[in-house]
Amino acid sequence: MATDSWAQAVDEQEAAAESIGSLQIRDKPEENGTVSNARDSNSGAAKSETEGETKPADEDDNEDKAAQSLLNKLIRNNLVNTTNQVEVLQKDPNSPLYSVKSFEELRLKPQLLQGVYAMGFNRPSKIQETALPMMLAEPPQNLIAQSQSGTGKTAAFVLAMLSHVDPNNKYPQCLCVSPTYELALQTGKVIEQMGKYYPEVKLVYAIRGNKLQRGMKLQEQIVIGTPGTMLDWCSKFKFIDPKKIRVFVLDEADVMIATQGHQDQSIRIQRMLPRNCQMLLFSATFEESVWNFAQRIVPDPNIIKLKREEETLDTIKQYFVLCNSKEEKFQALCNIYGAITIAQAMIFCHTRKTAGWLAGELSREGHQVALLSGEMQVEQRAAVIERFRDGKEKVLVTTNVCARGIDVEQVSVVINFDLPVDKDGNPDNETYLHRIGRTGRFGKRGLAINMVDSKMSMNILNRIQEHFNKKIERLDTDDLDEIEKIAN
Ligand SMILES: Nc1ncnc2c1ncn2[C@@H]1O[C@H](COP(=O)(O)OP(=O)(O)OP(=O)(O)O)[C@@H](O)[C@H]1O
Repeated sequence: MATDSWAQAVDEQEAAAESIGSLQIRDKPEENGTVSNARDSNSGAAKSETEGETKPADEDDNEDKAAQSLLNKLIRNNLVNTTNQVEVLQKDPNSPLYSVKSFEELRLKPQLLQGVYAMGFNRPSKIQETALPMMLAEPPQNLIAQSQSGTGKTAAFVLAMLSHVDPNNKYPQCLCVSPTYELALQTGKVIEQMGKYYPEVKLVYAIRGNKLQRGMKLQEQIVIGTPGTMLDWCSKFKFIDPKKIRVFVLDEADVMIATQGHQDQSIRIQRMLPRNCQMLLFSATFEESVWNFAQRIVPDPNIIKLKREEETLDTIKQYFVLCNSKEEKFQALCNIYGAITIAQAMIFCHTRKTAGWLAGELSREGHQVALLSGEMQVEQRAAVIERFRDGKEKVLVTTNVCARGIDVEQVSVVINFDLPVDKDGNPDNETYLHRIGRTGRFGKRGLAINMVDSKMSMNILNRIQEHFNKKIERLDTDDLDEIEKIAN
């Protein structure tokens, strides 16, 4: 890219992103034969069913949550490593607690075991070890499970749904509710993959845009969709007989409750289901509001929690550079690049404008730059991250908002071109830890450099130091010898 113009590079990136984006989403529903016009909007951003109504003030945040979740799903291709133990709270503490170390122990239908292995799963993940035996037990048990994104929850409940349906019965037996259309499609894909050798089981998407003829009865055994449409299909249109449902799954409860109306709709669906229907609820986080909702959806639950791996600053060398303007910050960055070899770096800016400007400047200097920008659709962002992960670009410039919550694997250097602050201009310590944490993973030493360009940002930096009780050393970027030392 050194010789190409920046504009051309961006065009290329976006073109690649678009083609990948369309691969991810389009066409898939039609394969099931039941969905038409599923994509009723040209935006790939995660949308909620309350769309079109007056947007509440925090709507952006809610869309953000769903978009983040989708982005993480799109860029993830394997399990998140975790060594934390699961915490289990059983409904009946006297009943023995089973956990399995292999999929064979679960006595799955051979077609499903074949599907599991075809997906490349060799053994159950940490949460699956305990959750699967509980979900597959007879009589079925209710479960509330919480673990961070990427730990194998979706795969677990998909396996449970596929195990519980009877393909000879041509009516819906499992309902799975997701917060957005795009998230529902992602889960649908997992059902298709895992059920590849079990084609008698059919799936249908209860999403806006999938218009069915009045009076018809669904024949598919699994229905996956968003709460509003699912509720309409159960009550108003009666496409589904809720009394015949044996498994009810509520996925991404934390994202779900962030969207107005979803909570009520989900509860209304739940009330129509038979008493002996198995209720399963999954969430990446477990704040009070999620917990209250979970208890209303899942009576007499077993509870499984997997704590998040603690991020620490112990293995990360932190520095700050004192500058007077963004141009000086850019020069300092060039000096750092001139003095040490940086395999891959992530650079965080406060605004889209700064991010765009910086990406342009870096590109002019001959760097291979990827830019994550707020106006990009989720699929495009996923494609940019994937290119960066594949090493096609060595520098990823991004804004706060874009990078919030995403899990990009290890990078060697993190640069805060602007320090993270919250809405009120206070230091955002959590974001700082999360950003920096990307560099010091798995015992390797990481490097983090903070750019300070005003009294205010110096104050933010001092408060971050105090918060973590960790000294951030000053780095003189005019002194090449000094910069070289930080790399050792
Ligand atoms: N037992 C397993 N062995 C290997 N890979 C697995 C296993 N279970 C799941 N995976 C893979 O790990 C990734 C994360 O799994 P999954 O999507 O089920 O996690 P999740 O907790 O539901 O996360 P999210 O909510 O972000 O989707 C997926 O790529 C999935 O295919």
